[in-house]
Amino acid sequence: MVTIQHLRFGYSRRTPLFEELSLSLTRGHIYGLLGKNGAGKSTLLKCMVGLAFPWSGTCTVHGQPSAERRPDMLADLFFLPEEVYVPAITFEQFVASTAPFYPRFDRDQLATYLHELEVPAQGRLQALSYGQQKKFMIAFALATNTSLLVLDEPTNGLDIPSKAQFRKIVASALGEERCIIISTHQVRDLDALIDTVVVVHDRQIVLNQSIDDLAERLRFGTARPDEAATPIYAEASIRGLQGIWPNPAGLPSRVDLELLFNALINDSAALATHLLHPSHEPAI
Ligand SMILES: Nc1ncnc2c1ncn2[C@@H]1O[C@H](COP(=O)(O)OP(=O)(O)OP(=O)(O)O)[C@@H](O)[C@H]1O
Repeated sequence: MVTIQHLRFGYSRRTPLFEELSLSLTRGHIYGLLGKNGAGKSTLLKCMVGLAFPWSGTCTVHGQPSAERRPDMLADLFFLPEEVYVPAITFEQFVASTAPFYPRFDRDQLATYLHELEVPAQGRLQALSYGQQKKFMIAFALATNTSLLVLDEPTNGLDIPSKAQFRKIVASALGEERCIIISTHQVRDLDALIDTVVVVHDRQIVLNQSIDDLAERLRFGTARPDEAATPIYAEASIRGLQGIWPNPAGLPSRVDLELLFNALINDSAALATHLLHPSHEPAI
């Protein structure tokens, strides 16, 4: 679906943001794109959808270079930027003018999502609060049914019940034909929603791994009383030492995205080495 190979890009020639960055995203998945502030999450999404052009390397959607912005590619992707903008028109006018660009747009779905997110489906869009405008655009994005859906920090500005509702409707909107990528620096917002974690750090993708795989290869939590292994990563907390440990028995463990992210940011090599070469293969 999305293939990025050897991407080099930056806003200034002297400071590239990405160097030889490669990434492949496929249908049927919800990816969580994580990274520190300024790591380049929004920029990477812009490269994917054809709003930023690689210095070198390639970035394709369905095999077409994103930078060419061909109409058939644009009709099959929806990009929701972090800062949403709604024009000074009504709900009906927006749907009438924008939906025709998306052949699989479903008006009934839009009504359902708006109802679930408690956003009025009438009136002037600019009369909505910022959080409501954002929820309106999320509902519209999902209702386009494009095979690629790119959401940049969609939960920023949403209240706590709306974040839970967001997770519910995004999970329900995923089908085998669809690829959804969601960026955030608030890792807990994506908990229990994403099935694959992608981390951008230091001009590279340092992780692109399924949650199931991580849960099988690693154990997250406190040290066991009989723990003999050295943690791959650990940090002190009020509940004691929290860490990431080898999981030689392959027993299912709940992935702690925050610990995982901190481990990668502090020493991505240690975790990558363990994931590539676990000291023991999981039991079958
Ligand atoms: N239009 C621009 N012109 C120049 N520099 C930019 C532009 N957009 C982003 N940058 C710079 O590129 C870097 C990456 O920005 P980007 O917004 O992609 O990061 P991010 O990971 O999404 O950050 P955040 O989590 O804070 O939203 C930052 O240093 C930022 O200042």
